[in-house]
Amino acid sequence: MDRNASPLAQLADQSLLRSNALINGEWVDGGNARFDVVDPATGQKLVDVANLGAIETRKALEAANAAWPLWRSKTAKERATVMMKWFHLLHQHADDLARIMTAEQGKPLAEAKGEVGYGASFIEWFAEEARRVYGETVPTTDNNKRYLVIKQSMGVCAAITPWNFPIAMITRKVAPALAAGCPVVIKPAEQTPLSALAVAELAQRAGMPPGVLNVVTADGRNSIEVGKELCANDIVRHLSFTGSTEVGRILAAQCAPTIKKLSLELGGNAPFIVFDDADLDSAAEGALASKYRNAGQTCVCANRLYVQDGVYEAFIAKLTEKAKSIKVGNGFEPGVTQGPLIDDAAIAKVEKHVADATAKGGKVLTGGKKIGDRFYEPTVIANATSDMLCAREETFGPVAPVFRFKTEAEAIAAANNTEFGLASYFYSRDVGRIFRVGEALEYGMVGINTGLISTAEVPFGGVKQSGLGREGSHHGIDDYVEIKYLCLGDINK
Ligand SMILES: NC(=O)c1ccc[n+]([C@@H]2O[C@H](COP(=O)([O-])OP(=O)(O)OC[C@H]3O[C@@H](n4cnc5c(N)ncnc54)[C@H](O)[C@@H]3O)[C@@H](O)[C@H]2O)c1
Ligand SMILES: O=C[C@H](O)CS(=O)(=O)O
Repeated sequence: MDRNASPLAQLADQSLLRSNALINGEWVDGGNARFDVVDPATGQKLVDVANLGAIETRKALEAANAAWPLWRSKTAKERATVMMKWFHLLHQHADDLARIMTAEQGKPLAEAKGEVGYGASFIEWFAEEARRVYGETVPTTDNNKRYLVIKQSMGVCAAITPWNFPIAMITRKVAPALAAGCPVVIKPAEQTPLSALAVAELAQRAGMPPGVLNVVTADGRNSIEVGKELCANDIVRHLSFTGSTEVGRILAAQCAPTIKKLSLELGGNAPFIVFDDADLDSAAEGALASKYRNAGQTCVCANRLYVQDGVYEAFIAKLTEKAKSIKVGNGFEPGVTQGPLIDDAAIAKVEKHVADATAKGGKVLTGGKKIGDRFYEPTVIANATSDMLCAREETFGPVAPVFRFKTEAEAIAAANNTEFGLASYFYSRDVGRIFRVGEALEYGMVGINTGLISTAEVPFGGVKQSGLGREGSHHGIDDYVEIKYLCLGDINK
């Protein structure tokens, strides 16, 4: 392939383009086993990457376990110092990291650069949190004893991550683990390993000791084998997964025999409710941001829009106008605000949802067709009903089905009628309604008069079948430490 045709030929620092796995501080090529990484906008091969399996995964786990004593013995400030060097390196190389991300994931360059900053923010946040992992003294009930509670590094952590946020979904797991003194083995998505390897290269430059941060790259088939090793190996004390609920179930079951701590960030089906007392311009802006970010390929995207009868026509007109303003194209083209979907299967799922909706009475107001092989028009569908696939399944594409409702109770019931419970949104200017609806929605996160809720400072996560645990916030480090109780006797001897 003519590399000069590759978007990666323009990297300022070509040494960020790593294609081998990282184990114990060494770049491992995995022998002849390689898999291709392609540009989703063009289908062109970018580079081939080491395709590792269970044997190399075991080596990575053993290296991480061997590195654990030294890493956990460092003071929190010493770990934070390495992490902050890493944080600054991500920012120094943000343009290259964004270029790598757009090349392998497709999101527009500006959006990719935004993700670099978002991903780096978790490193900064948990470098700070490392120094606030406090213990306790407990008032004794026996004057000859003293009760102490300390928190210690949990051990080797494994992280399996998705393609839609190739940097942020890694740092949101790896940063709290490293801050707590836990070495990590990362298995990035087969679609986007280059971003993971680039941030790993920068971690090396920041002084991360060998074995503390490892990246095992594998294609879809080998990922299953790598995952089985990560789940079955007793060295792993915490498995953190972000991806589909279906795979989350598989991994949780595979981890059961070795009783690991589990963090699961899974699928969503976010309702976006517009009440008749909403600021409709703000609601339409929020719907645009929530629905079409990353071409609708985010776990917190509005998946179902519920609009109260009295404002239905006015809102859907505003949303349709905004959806028409989206510029679809290659993420490297100036002004493009929506890139390709990740692969053919993603396109097929979106087409299936749109066809199903229109067959059941939905009316396409804008969009509704794919563009070329892997782009899809920003779409708004009116007259959506609960029997449609898009009401029950995560579309994971740029399609906004808009449902009608009459009463607050009806909207809450419809919004909660799903096995998912990750993000939800509603617009209202009535303070009583804000408390009633905010408390009634069965979700881990509720955006009120906003469509963008994610930041490192808050607990990100879901309820029901959207997952277990929280990432980010001061809660995010809790799952990477073990609480230990020390009972000190013979005080008066
Ligand atoms: N809750 C969140 O924070 C969050 C964030 C991003 C994506 N997601 C969800 O992820 C899904 C889309 O991402 P995806 O397509 O990459 O998900 P996916 O579940 O197909 O894959 C996620 C990761 O798991 C790996 N994997 C797949 N099957 C595996 C197996 N049997 N054993 C071990 N590893 C396996 C993949 O290689 C990839 O690295 C959507 O459902 C989305 O909602 C959730
Ligand atoms: O897709 C999942 C991500 O967690 C979305 S966000 O960038 O954290 O909002």
